[in-house]
Amino acid sequence: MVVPSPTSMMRSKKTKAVGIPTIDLSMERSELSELAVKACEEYGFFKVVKHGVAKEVISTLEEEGNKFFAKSTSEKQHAGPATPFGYGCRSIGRNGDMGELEYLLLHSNPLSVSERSLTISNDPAKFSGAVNDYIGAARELACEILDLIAEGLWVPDKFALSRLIRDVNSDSLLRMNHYPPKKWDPSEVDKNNNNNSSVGFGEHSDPQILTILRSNDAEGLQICTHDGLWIPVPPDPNEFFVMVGDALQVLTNGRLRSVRHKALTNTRKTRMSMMYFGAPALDRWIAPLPKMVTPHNPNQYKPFTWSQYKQAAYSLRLGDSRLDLFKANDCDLITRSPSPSHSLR
Ligand SMILES: C=C1C[C@]23C[C@@]1(O)CC[C@H]2[C@@]12CC[C@H](O)[C@@](C)(C(=O)O1)[C@H]2[C@@H]3C(=O)O
Ligand SMILES: O=C(O)CCC(=O)C(=O)O
Ligand SMILES: [Fe+2]
Repeated sequence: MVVPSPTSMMRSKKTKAVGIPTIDLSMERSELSELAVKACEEYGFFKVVKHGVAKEVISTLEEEGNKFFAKSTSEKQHAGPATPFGYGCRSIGRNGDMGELEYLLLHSNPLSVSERSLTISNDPAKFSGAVNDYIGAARELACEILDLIAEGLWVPDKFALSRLIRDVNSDSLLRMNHYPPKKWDPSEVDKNNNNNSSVGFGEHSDPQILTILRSNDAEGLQICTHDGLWIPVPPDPNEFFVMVGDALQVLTNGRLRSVRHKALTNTRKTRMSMMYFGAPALDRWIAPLPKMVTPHNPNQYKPFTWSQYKQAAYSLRLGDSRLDLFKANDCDLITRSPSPSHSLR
């Protein structure tokens, strides 16, 4: 399953040469569910190939994204500021985080997409069509992966996870990040002769359940292993990368851990990435699935609604460990299922 790739073999002082787990979705189901759980346990991250998403769905959104980011600054600003939705440039969130990027952040609700499209595109129907098609395909992929994970964890209700993001009131998001190439600055070349890439999007974990990421062929994404080493992820425009988010960590009572990641800028190419963040509805209670709570692994988290978790995320900085706020106290660490009002169907 772990396939080393030539690009990932380039070492620098702080990164490790390691392969990225890769899962071929055309494989046999029982094998797939085991591999998906293993990759999520070991890395909280994997690449999916043979995913079945039509190339046209990806390329159409990519074209729409390129058209938008090619506009003049003042035109793009009609779609901003991102509070949190709309066009943003450099500023990330509300608490002073900055990155070397510009972006579009959209809610996945089709009504919200069509309203936003009016300020984003000269052909709003085309733009919203491209976004809705992409969101639909990314959601299907995320649901398929969540069903595999539920199966691999022997959760009795195998749709318990995917149901959360299939909800019509799901708070899932779509983000398009655009990182212009960083100008060459010889003074920034360090003594190991590493190039002058800098942080495009700082280290963090995604708060949601599952992230489906796709980028063009520009490098930049790095993930952090459980032992604190950073691994560069070679880009692959035809495939998707899957990341475990904080909410899935809670739902699995810490068995799957959300992956910390970041994006560096690139000296040569413009990077454009598209992320679908699969999230529950705002009023949904999030707590470990009963199957994941055992005498060996008592309930690790206090129940919270997705809205409460988002509020906590937005009150903190990008890199903060917001899950710490929801850790069960020692006296809560008893083996029990969540109370009925908090339990997931
Ligand atoms: C600094 C922040 C930006 C962010 C909200 C937050 O306060 C902390 C989490 C950030 C993050 C990371 C993943 C996604 O890109 C994002 C949209 C999300 O849901 O959480 C961003 C938020 C954002 O950029 O608005
Ligand atoms: O742009 C990327 O490759 C990663 C961005 C990211 O992690 C995010 O937007 O949450
Ligand atoms: Fe992220």
